[in-house]
Amino acid sequence: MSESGRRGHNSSGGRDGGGRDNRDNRGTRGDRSGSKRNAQGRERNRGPQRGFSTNAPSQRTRRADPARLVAFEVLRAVASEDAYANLVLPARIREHRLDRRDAGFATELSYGALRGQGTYDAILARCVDRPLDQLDPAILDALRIGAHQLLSMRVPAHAALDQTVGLARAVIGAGPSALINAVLRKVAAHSMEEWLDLLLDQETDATRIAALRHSHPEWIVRALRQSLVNHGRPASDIEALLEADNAAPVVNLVALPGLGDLDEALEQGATAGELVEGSAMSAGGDLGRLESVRQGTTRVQDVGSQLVARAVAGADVETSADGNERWLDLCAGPGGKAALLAALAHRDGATLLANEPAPHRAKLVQQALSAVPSATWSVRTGDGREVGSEEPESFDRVLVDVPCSGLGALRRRPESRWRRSPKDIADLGPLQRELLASAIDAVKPGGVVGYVTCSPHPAETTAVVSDVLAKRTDLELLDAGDALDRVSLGRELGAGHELTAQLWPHVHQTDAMFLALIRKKA
Ligand SMILES: C[S@@+](CC[C@H](N)C(=O)[O-])C[C@H]1O[C@@H](n2cnc3c(N)ncnc32)[C@H](O)[C@@H]1O
Repeated sequence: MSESGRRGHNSSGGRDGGGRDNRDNRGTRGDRSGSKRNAQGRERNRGPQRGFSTNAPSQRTRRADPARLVAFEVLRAVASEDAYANLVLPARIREHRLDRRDAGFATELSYGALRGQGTYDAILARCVDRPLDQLDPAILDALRIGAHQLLSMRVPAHAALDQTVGLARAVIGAGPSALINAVLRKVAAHSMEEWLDLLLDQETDATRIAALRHSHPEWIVRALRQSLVNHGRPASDIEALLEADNAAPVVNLVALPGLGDLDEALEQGATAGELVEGSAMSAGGDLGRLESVRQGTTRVQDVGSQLVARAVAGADVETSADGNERWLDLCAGPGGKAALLAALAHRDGATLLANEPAPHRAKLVQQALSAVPSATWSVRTGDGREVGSEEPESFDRVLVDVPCSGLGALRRRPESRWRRSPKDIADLGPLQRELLASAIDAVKPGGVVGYVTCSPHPAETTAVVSDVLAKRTDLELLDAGDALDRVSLGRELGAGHELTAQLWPHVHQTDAMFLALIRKKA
């Protein structure tokens, strides 16, 4: 695991709390003599030197610390209800009325335990006398929470142990808590680096090493390495990319052009974004308190999404001048890019049709667009594959941000790497091709289609584009890397490769968004 597992988050995913359990002024590793630092100057866990509580078990904590309880509930909901951590966590934080510091701690603990699950399970398997799948799943989740505190957070070992055992005693039972106590003591006997050395002792396979070290499934390590090479980056970037997947993503804001501003956010400590106009990096905290966020004129949005939406809005079209431009967002839910596109359309005198088949997501699109004057946009609830035949050659610009594996946004969805499988990618291929074909049918001659995924996987990106292009003679690729540079704040992003473009978390600090710009010849 990288140091990133130690970074804090706040309830909105921002950095806060620092992953340090100093909520009771408890010491940190830095306070202990002889602490050792890794190559980056960060302290490494010194497992064997730790002191544990000298209290008798009967005197130890019997109550569940609310922040740890929230993390435990999040892991339980993810495992047993197929829940998404980023949706469950804010609700649990509100329910348990955690203050900002505890919310940061609960976020770091739940996200870190979920991301690190692959590595922690390999360690736990060495400390438990039976296969992990024979453990009660609640016990396994408590062990993962304990392991994350002991191995990747700056929580004193005695606090990690006592509090996790107290949580287990309160919510699972006295018997399991004794097992958890015994297992976590074994975990605490080594630091993370020592555990990795033990686990990887005889291992020579580079993929297995990277998978264990950075807690990713092996197939994803292989897929991401192949993606890097496919998009013109060296395979050796893989370590940095996997590390970036384990880091808490910065929360970015966008001020809808002409409608919102960032003044309030900047006053509250946000910093102006360096990659794209009208963006800022949040300072954390409850963004819902900002008036502009409440009004929807300032929104939380990854910078990669902002860049690709702006690139589509700014691409050179050669459609015949027959009045105001019509824009289409074919896969709009939940409406992030649609809101930015609608604001840009409003500024440019264009209109936007936002399409989304899932009714509850179409409602979210409606809400996202409500900050933009309603004459600019409309929402269609239906299958995007039908729009091309229903409204052929009708739009000047089309964004088709297809359903994808999300391999480019693993840092935002801590559990998703364990849920995805190669089959998902194969299954999505036909839909992605049909949606792109429909987008191309819907665009006017001279108009531009922006094909976007939040996955860098070749099967979802370049293979889809080249298959669809191979079937027609009236299409040409525009230089998407150049288009991104033109909407970035004077910086060469270096995202382009053979006319398509790929952003990366470890290079651009964005989600790994892919963009191809396809023009239908006039
Ligand atoms: C990657 S998300 C789009 C994200 C969105 N552009 C944003 O920025 O918020 C893909 C969307 O495509 C929708 N979708 C799934 N099947 C579709 C179809 N047949 N036609 C159109 N959209 C579809 C999904 O419901 C999902 O909302």
